[in-house]
This record gives sequence, C-alpha cells and structure tokens, in this order.
Amino acid sequence: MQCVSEFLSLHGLTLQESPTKHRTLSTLKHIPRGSTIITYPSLACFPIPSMVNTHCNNCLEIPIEPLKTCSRCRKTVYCNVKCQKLAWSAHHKILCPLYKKEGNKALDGDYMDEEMLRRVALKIDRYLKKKSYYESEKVSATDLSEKINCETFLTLMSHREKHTSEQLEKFKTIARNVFSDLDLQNITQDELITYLCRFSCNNFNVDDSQLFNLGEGTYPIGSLINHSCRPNAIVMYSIGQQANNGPQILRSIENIKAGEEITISYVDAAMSRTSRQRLLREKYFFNCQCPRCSSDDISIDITEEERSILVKIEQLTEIRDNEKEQEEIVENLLSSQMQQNMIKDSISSFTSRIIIALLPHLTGETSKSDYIKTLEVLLNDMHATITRPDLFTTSSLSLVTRHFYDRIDLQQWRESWTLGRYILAIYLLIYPRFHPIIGLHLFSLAKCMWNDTCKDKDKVVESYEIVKATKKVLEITHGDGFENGKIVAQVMDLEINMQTELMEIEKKK
Ligand SMILES: C[S@@+](CC[C@H](N)C(=O)[O-])C[C@H]1O[C@@H](n2cnc3c(N)ncnc32)[C@H](O)[C@@H]1O
Repeated sequence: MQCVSEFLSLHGLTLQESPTKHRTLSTLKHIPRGSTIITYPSLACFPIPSMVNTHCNNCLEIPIEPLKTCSRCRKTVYCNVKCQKLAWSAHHKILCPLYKKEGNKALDGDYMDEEMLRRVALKIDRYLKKKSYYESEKVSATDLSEKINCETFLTLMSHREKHTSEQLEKFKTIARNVFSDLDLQNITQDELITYLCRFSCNNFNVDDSQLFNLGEGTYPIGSLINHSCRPNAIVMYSIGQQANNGPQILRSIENIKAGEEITISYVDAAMSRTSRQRLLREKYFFNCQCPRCSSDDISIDITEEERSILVKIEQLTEIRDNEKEQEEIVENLLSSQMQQNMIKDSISSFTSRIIIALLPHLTGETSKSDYIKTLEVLLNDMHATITRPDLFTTSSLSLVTRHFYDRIDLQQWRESWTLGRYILAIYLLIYPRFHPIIGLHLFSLAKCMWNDTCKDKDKVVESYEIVKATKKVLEITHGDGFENGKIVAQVMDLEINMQTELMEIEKKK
C-alpha cells in the first residue's frame, strides 16, 4: 500500500486504522467548500442494462457521432474508435468471443455482478502476473493508476462472513461461471467470491451530471471513504473522459478542517433514520453512529444548536402513522381548486419564509453556524406557524415531485413553479445546503419561473435570485470541470438572459 499512501498524500490525504470503521480517510490540510479533493479512474465501469445500446461501453457517454458497434460480437457500442481501442485492450479482446457465444442472453439481475467480476478479475490477474513490472521504475503513468486501483481493491472490506448463505450461493455460481470462462492464472475461484462480496459493499452507481443513473463502477479509492448521514463531501462523475474510464471526483460540500475525516453519504438524506440504518446494516454491515443518527446521544461531539436541528430534521423524515391521511391531504392540496385556497395560505407562506431565510445561505458566504441558527429558528417556528407541519416532510416529497414534473410536461409554468417552491422548501430543511439535488432542483425551478415571468419586474427579480443560488450551489457540487461544468455554463446563460431582461425593464421605466 506504499504507492496508495503516496498517491493520497500527494492530494493532502491520509488513511488511518480505525477500531470501528477498519480505516478512515482524513485530510492533512484545510479544504475549502467546493473544492475537488481528488479525482481517480475506475477499475471497471459499464452501463446498466437499459443503457447498453445507447451509452458508450467504455466511458458511458451518449455520443455525438453515430455509435460504433463491435463488428464481431455486435453487443457493445462505443462513442468513438479511441474508446473502442481502450476497451479492446482492457477486456474486450477476451470478453468479445464470450458475448458472441452467449447470443441474446438476458441482462438480468446477475448480469451486473458477472460483468463487473469479469472485468475486475481480468485486470487484477494481469496486475498479479506482471507485478514486478508494476513495482519497477519503468511503470507508465496509466499503469501506475492501475496498480493503485488493484492494490487498493485487494485491501477493501468484503464482510464475506456476514453475507447470507443464499447470497453466497448466488455468488458461488457467478464465480464458477466466470472462472470457467476466463483463463485466470493468479486468482482462485474462491477469491472471486470475495470480490463479489466486495462489490456489494463498495461499488458505486455512476450518475450523470443530472443524477440520472447510467452505470455501475468499481472505484477502489472512492471505496476508502466512510459514510455519514450528514457528510462533508460528495462523489460526482466525469462522464465521457475516455482514457480515464468515467473518473470519479470527490468534492467538498463543507469547509473541512485539517485532521477531519472525509465522509460521503451512502444513502438518500430524505430517508428516515429507521430506513437508513436498515440499509446500512444490511448492505454495509455497520450501525451508523453519525451525528444525525446519534443526535439524541449527548456524548456525540457537536454543538447544542447542531444537535437540536439534527433531531428536528430527523422528525421530518420519520415514517408516520398517518401517512395515508397525509397523502390524501397533499393530493387534495394539489387539485386545482384546493390549490388556490390552501397552498396560498399556510403552505405557501411558510414556503416563502423558508426560501427567504435560507436562500442567502446558499448565495452568500455565511458561516455554517449562521446557517444552523437560521435553520433552527425555522424548525422551531414550524409548529407554531402552520397547522399541518407534517406537510413539510419526506412523505410529501414524492407525491409533490410527481405533480411538479407533470405540470412541467404540460408547460403549466405557474403551477409548476408553485409546486417547485414547495419542494425546494422541503429540500432546504432536509438536505445539506450544498447538495446536488438542491442545485439541480433550483435550476429546474429557475427555468419554470423564467418561462412564467411575462416580463413582470418582481418575477424577474425573484427568478434572478433563484438562478444566482443555482449557480452558487452547482459551482460547489458540480464544479467547472469538463461534463459537470456544462451545467454551470447553462445556468450562466440563463443568468445573462435575466440580467438583460432586467436592464430592458429598467430602460422602459
Ligand atoms: C466503502 S467501505 C469504506 C472504507 C472502509 N472503512 C475501509 O477501510 O476499507 C464501507 C465499509 O466501511 C465501514 N464503514 C463505512 N462507514 C462507516 C461508519 N460510518 N461507521 C462504521 N463503519 C463504517 C463498513 O464496514 C462498510 O461496510
């Protein structure tokens, strides 16, 4: 692991033993919010079944040029010749005859595991075979990254002894098939079972900049990062970077002090504590004791204000006994007649209050403690201000979101931005303030508002505030690099249109 430690320390990071988490990845220097902490290539990544015919099998990009299909197996598509050549030397030379032999094999649930195992096993086998080269001074930069990935992968936790016997049986079958298909010289069939266990608690869904799931990836460096339900970092992807095989980018969403552990969230922040903890136990085999899960434990080292808001955020995600009744209320609320009366009253005014209070914390340089104070006031006032505070919870989200997109499809901009503001208010209460979900939702909302402005100055001003917040959040979550930078550029175009419109309105006065 010498070269892995060196690679990490080049980026100001260090890996330490931990009695409860096996290892922790911490920073040696202060990291400002919105920084790219480190970028690293995958050991293997490929599209999910529904994307195999539309997205490049090497870099997951939707190509501008017509797709190139492998003329032998007719199964894999690439965005260009460069990607095709890279895939050929990495794995396709060996896998192509297998794909051909398999004909129209169904891409079912086991397909992802089997395909990942084939690709990773081929790389590890090659690495073990040429270990003396990989350890020599002659090793090329690309092979050095491969070495870092292979070495790290071999140290990842597998929790093999904790998987159910049913799961292990399934893995045994996949391992047997892959072992008989590939001529592996340096890996045993039994080791392949451990690899499959590793995939299940370490691998990532690869999403595009809009958070649409495109594929799955093994990113050994990313797999060194532990979980927190209130994380200080996120992972994003740079789709379409052929040579780097869909690199993963680790970005800070908070200022991180020197010595602090870097954490990401393995689960959706809008899930209830019970659901999050169940998933973390069943898939990752640990009991989460992050500040959010342990917010009522006074021995946890956080400020009293933070503890108080984390307890209240938790209440917003709890699964309720009156879920059905709540659904009916939201459904009625969204029906056109009721919408006029009720959204405008209680929901709408509290929505405005949340947005007015929290938006400056997305655009300005306010400190985390100021943001927490504002959040605390809002959460404290919630019960005093509105009759149904339970409508600002996770339970309302999926229903309102569905209606929001229906209205967008119908180009009903007024209704869509009314619903979009309501969703934004719930997001702002539940999610960390600099979260890609918030940035992307702000962008959708800004577009709806812009479509509905009718050149009314107040509306243009309001949508301009939303677009400024969008830009700030996306600069932090997405950054300005490559594919992710494109979305920030789109926001800037919208911002310029709004500025021009505001100047026009001023001139006409
Ligand atoms: C993707 S790995 C993270 C890196 C891992 N700690 C290591 O040293 O290889 C996921 C595993 O790390 C451990 N882990 C991650 N976050 C944790 C947390 N918050 N508390 C305890 N264990 C954690 C669990 O064993 C989990 O299955």
